[in-house]
Amino acid sequence: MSEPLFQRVALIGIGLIGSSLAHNIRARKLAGHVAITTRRAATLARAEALGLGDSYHLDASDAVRDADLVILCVPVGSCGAVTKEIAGALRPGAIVSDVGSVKGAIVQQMQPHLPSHVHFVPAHPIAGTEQSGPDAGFLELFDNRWCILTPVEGTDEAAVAKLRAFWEACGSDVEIMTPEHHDLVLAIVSHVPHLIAYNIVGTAADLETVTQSEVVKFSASGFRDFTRIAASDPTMWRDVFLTNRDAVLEMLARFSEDLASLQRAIRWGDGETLFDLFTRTRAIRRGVIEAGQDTAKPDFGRDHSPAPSAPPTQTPED
Ligand SMILES: NC(=O)C1=CN([C@@H]2O[C@H](COP(=O)(O)OP(=O)(O)OC[C@H]3O[C@@H](n4cnc5c(N)ncnc54)[C@H](O)[C@@H]3O)[C@@H](O)[C@H]2O)C=CC1
Ligand SMILES: O=C(O)C(=O)Cc1ccc(O)cc1
Repeated sequence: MSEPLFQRVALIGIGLIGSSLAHNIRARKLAGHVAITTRRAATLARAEALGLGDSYHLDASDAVRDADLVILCVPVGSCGAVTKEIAGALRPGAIVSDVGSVKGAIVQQMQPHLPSHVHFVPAHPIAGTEQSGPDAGFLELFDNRWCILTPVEGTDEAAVAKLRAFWEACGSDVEIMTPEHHDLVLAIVSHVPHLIAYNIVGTAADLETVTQSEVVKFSASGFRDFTRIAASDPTMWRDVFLTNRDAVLEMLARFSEDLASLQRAIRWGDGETLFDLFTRTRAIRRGVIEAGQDTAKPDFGRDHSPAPSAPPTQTPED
């Protein structure tokens, strides 16, 4: 039998992403030992009841001691404090990584606390759901999803290659980019869409002339999808918007301009402008499906969109 990739992996935070990683590490035998630590005793007890690890620690330093891979799976805004707490216990040569949805802030918050004898390789799996907590994780979460690594210049290449091998073993395709570029891309494909969902569901909830039960009763699939996204974890998403402020504001400014021009087209009965945009956007949807990046997989049991093999000449909404 071949050796596992790592001897001891420490997972800090055991919510959706941490527990999905635990399932992967165990099922695919990626480590000899999985040490789990989280802030709250009740969450740790739940992780233990689910059998997610080999050892369970309320003190994060105990979990990371002797670990050759440490992954922070906590909200972005907590990563700096957690790194400061564990820094003194990190073993020389350890790879320290994270899964945060924002990367520039992660580098800024974590790097100053890290000793020079560890390898810091930030990571972001572009895979998730609106659920949180240790019960939410599942083995297939990262299958055929992207995982973006954002090592800073000068990072040990062997460490990057080893973390790449880890994510590939979890089923992901890996791409490397700078933290700054990551944050711009994610602002438009993930962060602004979540903000729009939070906003539209909030707007519907505040309407005086339409009751909340009517919103629930008559929500067509478009609104239903927004309600799923707007059910995502408030702490996690607060931190995303506070830490990716500049990129989100830049993309929101462009979004608002484009929205204003649609508003104008509707006001002036300019059907051509509407039709042209809707034709261009339909082509993008086909590209997403052909690339196999339709995250709304029926096997997640939350959505009934057709699988990526849908016929390319018809959008699923046709
Ligand atoms: N939810 C999603 O769809 C995705 C989330 N991410 C990123 O993954 C990270 C974790 O997100 P989820 O697993 O969804 O969150 P979650 O809310 O399911 O789990 C977070 C875990 O961290 C623990 N925690 C929070 N603050 C802590 C602290 N200061 N010290 C120790 N433990 C602490 C919580 O008790 C919980 O166990 C976030 O940075 C998020 O941006 C990345 C990709 C997808
Ligand atoms: O549930 C969804 O639709 C998501 O968009 C999941 C998600 C949330 C945050 C990320 O940083 C990456 C993926």
